[in-house]
Amino acid sequence: MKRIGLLGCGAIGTQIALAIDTGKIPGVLTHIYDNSKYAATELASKLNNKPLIVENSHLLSSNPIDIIVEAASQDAVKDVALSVLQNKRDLMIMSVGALLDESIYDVLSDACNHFKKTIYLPSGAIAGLDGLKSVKDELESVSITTTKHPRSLKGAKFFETSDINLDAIDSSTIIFEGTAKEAVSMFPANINVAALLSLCGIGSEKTIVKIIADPNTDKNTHHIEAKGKFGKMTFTIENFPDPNNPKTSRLAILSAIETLRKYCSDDIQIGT
Ligand SMILES: NC(=O)C1=CN([C@@H]2O[C@H](COP(=O)(O)OP(=O)(O)OC[C@H]3O[C@@H](n4cnc5c(N)ncnc54)[C@H](OP(=O)(O)O)[C@@H]3O)[C@@H](O)[C@H]2O)C=CC1
Ligand SMILES: O=C([O-])CC(=O)C(=O)O
Repeated sequence: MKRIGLLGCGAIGTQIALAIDTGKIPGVLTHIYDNSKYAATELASKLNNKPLIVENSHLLSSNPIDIIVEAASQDAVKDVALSVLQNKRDLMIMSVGALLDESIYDVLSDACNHFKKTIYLPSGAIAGLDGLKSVKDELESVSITTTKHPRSLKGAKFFETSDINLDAIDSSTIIFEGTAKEAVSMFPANINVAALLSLCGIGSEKTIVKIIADPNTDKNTHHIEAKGKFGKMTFTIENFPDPNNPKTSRLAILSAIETLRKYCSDDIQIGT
């Protein structure tokens, strides 16, 4: 059985750990870490098979583990990703925005090659990446419009320098339009999906992002349009937010669980 280490014990990390504990993912959760000792302890208390809570994130990969699952933050990826690969562990990343920094992407890609290890990026809160990958060389434009309730956008770095008051928004309002690169840096916990699209498609300087705050929605909706010589693809994903973290969609959690289940299983693999 694959041995799994978990970095981040919030909305996504908790559901992944429960999926391992109940046998949905055929692996063993051996070690966990979170900035918040309380979050790690709370999570461990919910599990029948108790993982060890380590004292810092680097101790996850120094233990005999097959894969580290990151479900924490872009900073966590920047801090530990290289050492995970150097310790010859695979890595699954949810905070994909961290990879839009080309120097980080290149270093990690080289390290995967050098240490013969793999980084897995689940499709997260969107669908359609299989098709996008296939038409990559024929793509001319890719855009994503994300609509969330204002409470799901709270705390983003964008609002430190913007006059927009989320509490005053009473109808659907465009709050950001720009490149995926800008979006991911301004909304690091909201638009990792734009990083996924960029990495699969035409890059973060050409992928266009619009973010809408809508006080009348109860969903996190992502509308994607991709055009090129192959034709046109559109995907609309209307996600229910996780009750513990409204920024994060239920689909992101299920996608992480499915990616890890596949990693831990010897099975028929479906899809691109
Ligand atoms: N790829 C995708 O489609 C999606 C990606 N995401 C991303 O996945 C990540 C996890 O999401 P989610 O579980 O909802 O987030 P949560 O905020 O619910 O949980 C994250 C946990 O990780 C902890 N944490 C943050 N930084 C670090 C660090 N450097 N080292 C250790 N622990 C850390 C947080 O603690 P504290 O709060 O104390 O910092 C918190 O307990 C986020 O970055 C999110 O943006 C989310 C949805 C979709
Ligand atoms: O879960 C979502 O809908 C999207 C999200 O937070 C992200 O991409 O970071």
